[in-house]
Amino acid sequence: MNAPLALNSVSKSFAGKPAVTDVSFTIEPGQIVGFLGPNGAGKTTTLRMSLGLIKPDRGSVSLFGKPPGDDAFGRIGFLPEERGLYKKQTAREAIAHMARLNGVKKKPAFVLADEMLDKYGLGKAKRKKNKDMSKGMAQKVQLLAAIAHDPEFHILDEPFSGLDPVNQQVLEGIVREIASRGRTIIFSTHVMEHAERLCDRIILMASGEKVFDGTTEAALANAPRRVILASESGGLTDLVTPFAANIETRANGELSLTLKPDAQAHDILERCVEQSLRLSKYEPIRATLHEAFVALVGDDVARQAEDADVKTAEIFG
Ligand SMILES: Nc1ncnc2c1ncn2[C@@H]1O[C@H](COP(=O)(O)OP(=O)(O)OP(=O)(O)O)[C@@H](O)[C@H]1O
Repeated sequence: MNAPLALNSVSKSFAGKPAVTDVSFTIEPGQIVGFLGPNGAGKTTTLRMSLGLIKPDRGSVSLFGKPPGDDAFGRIGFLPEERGLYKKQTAREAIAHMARLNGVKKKPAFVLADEMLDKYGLGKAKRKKNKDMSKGMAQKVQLLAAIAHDPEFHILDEPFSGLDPVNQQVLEGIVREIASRGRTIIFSTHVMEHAERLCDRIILMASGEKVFDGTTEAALANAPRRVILASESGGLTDLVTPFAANIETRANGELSLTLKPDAQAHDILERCVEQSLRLSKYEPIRATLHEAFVALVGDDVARQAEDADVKTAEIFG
């Protein structure tokens, strides 16, 4: 079976400014892949090149083994970053319309639209016009429109952006449900937590380049490992210093210790037992993907990325 998507060294510049540089990856059937990176990292440009909506300056794209084109008709569901539904269409018309564009006949398209709206809790909104819907509702309808024809491969650009936490959870449920039917999914996001919860694999972009491609666990292995410790007796700092790359003392007296690469949190516990030092707190901290991202790209790039995110939040707040 041909891979749903393969990118081979694709690059794209806009007005001489690189947006994507030498990116390669292959998405295998049945994978659920998080395409991560801050605003401006090159995710949307890469997804547009994947679909053939824009041509790479260099490199090649293959969709189901062929260059993007008519051969992939009906096999892909695409949720673009720009949201938009025809204002006067109702929810069921919008979904049926997209399903028809993807090859479903008129009557079954409306049956499908009604079924999907019922299934995902929007049954009452079937005849509601898009102009009268809340932003979250319109976004869910647009997603259902993109996936109604039950494509093999889903390309979702920032599906979670602009949704409140409850609707984000609903959408995570939809993504899980699609994946449970063996479909292939790549979704972009700059919010790492969605990928942590949903993905087998993550591809991390920064400044137009792919900086990581692997499992979530492998990405997390790049993050600093920390342990929070406290003891009523003295001598804790001296005892843990050999295991620590860094120790911060918190205002409440607890130590936040970053482990050396070869040290393990349980080594500390064992040493404390050996030395009869009683711990009142021992809390290994699970690293976040954000920390892994900072470790992978370095502080400077991560800070630029955060600044870009803040600007976006200010603009689109
Ligand atoms: N059509 C375009 N014309 C000019 N510059 C563009 C165009 N599309 C993207 N860019 C630039 O390319 C870079 C990568 O943008 P892209 O939209 O691919 O990033 P992204 O990771 O999807 O971020 P976001 O989440 O903000 O969309 C940015 O610097 C952006 O300004």
